[in-house]
Amino acid sequence: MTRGLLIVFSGPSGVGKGTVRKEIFDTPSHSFEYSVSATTRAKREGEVDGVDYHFISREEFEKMIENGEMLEYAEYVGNYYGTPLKYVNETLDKGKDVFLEIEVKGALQVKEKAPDGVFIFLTPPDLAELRKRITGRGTDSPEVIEQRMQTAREEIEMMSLYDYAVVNDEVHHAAERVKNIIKSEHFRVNRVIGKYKEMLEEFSV
Ligand SMILES: Nc1ncnc2c1ncn2[C@@H]1O[C@H](COP(=O)(O)OP(=O)(O)OP(=O)(O)O)[C@@H](O)[C@H]1O
Ligand SMILES: Nc1nc2c(ncn2[C@@H]2O[C@H](COP(=O)(O)O)[C@@H](O)[C@H]2O)c(=O)[nH]1
Repeated sequence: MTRGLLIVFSGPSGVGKGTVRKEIFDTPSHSFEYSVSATTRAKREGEVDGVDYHFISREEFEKMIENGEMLEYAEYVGNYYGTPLKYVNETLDKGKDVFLEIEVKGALQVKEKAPDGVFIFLTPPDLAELRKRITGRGTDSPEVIEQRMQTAREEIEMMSLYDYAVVNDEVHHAAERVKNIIKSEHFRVNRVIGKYKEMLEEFSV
């Protein structure tokens, strides 16, 4: 069976990754499985354990790192965030596509380990709009907003390491662009060729 496609959706905090991802999953062009990250940050109002994140302690997170159970992880504004490896591997092995929504340091770790993934960077129309979105969300203190803005500047400089950049000017348009990228990635020759190899082996005499 052809392995699923690993989709890494990344970009600065507050750019709208979660909002665009929700639109993609609500209006799918085909099925993806969302990888729920682990984090040590406190749960926000309305967030559900196991759905938005696996909320775990620092000790539990560090044990997972030690045991090699994270595909990638990063410390971001004082908290750990990471992708549990087991779910990703098992799902890809079933031939299903896996969608990761992660920050830039983590995405670059994934690129080292799985360069055949699709790396998509979601950008804001400009930095003033990014600040407006982070502030408008109302989830962060002024100090944390400054830290997120500083990190965003550094992250935008890393955009060239990605395969695609998508501007999140309007949610529906950004989601359509991402879906189109994923659709066309399925037709890359090095993915399609796997199926033909299997077929040729089956019919070889
Ligand atoms: N295209 C858009 N136009 C205007 N506002 C937007 C747009 N996309 C997202 N937003 C708003 O920006 C804010 C941040 O969005 P969201 O929480 O999805 O960002 P994020 O990148 O997932 O953040 P984080 O990485 O910190 O979780 C939300 O209030 C959201 O409604
Ligand atoms: N490297 C990783 N980054 C992740 C992961 N899950 C989420 N994130 C990113 O962290 C920041 C902050 O998130 P918030 O929920 O506190 O606003 C944001 O950029 C997320 O995309 C992960 O597993 N690994």
